[in-house]
Amino acid sequence: MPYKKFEEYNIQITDDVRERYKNIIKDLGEDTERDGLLKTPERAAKAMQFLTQGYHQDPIKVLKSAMFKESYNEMVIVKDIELYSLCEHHLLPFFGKAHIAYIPNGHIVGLSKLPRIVDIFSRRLQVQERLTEQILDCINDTLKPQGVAVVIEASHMCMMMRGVQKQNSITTTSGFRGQFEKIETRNEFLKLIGK
Ligand SMILES: Nc1nc2c(ncn2[C@@H]2O[C@H](COP(=O)(O)OP(=O)(O)OP(=O)(O)O)[C@@H](O)[C@H]2O)c(=O)[nH]1
Ligand SMILES: [Zn+2]
Repeated sequence: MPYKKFEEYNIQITDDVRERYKNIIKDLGEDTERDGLLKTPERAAKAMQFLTQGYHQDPIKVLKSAMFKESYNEMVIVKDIELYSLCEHHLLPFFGKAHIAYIPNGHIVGLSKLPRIVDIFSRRLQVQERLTEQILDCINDTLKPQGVAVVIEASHMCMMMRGVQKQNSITTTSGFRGQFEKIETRNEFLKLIGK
């Protein structure tokens, strides 16, 4: 299966991470035996496995599972794909939207597969720049389109809740391959996503 459902928590990892979370919560000054916190280490262990499930999923398989021969060769855009990831420096969320476009070269891809690969790469410890490149390269190398473009706009909790504490800054990253390296094609895409 290219992507597993997430009822399947690994028992060994859940046990190990639960015990570590218990110690972390104690170290932070809390009482892990009080009612509200009794199950918290286990919940947190499961939540972190959910949020990093992308390590066990294969984005190339996902794309290959729905590629269809088709002669359509205009731009295909899926915009406003919500994403939630974890910053690899602080283990705090960053979240926002991805916009993806490609120009087919003999094959189109099942539309839902684009958000699926966004999820697979987002559910890992990331920086926004690498996330952008990984999505771009995965589509480019697997679908081999005439061109592909990815724009990500995200807010980083590590810049909001702590650190510089800036509530309104949005970070934009982008990458372009093939036809999108041409300024007219790139501008058409940016116009269509409202940028
Ligand atoms: N380039 C990039 N930086 C990120 C991303 N997520 C978080 N960061 C930054 O990673 C940097 C880590 O810098 P450090 O100085 O080691 O960490 P820090 O002392 O916690 O820094 P402050 O956040 O400035 O308090 C910070 O500047 C974060 O804003 C990301 O996706 N891309
Ligand atoms: Zn961070």
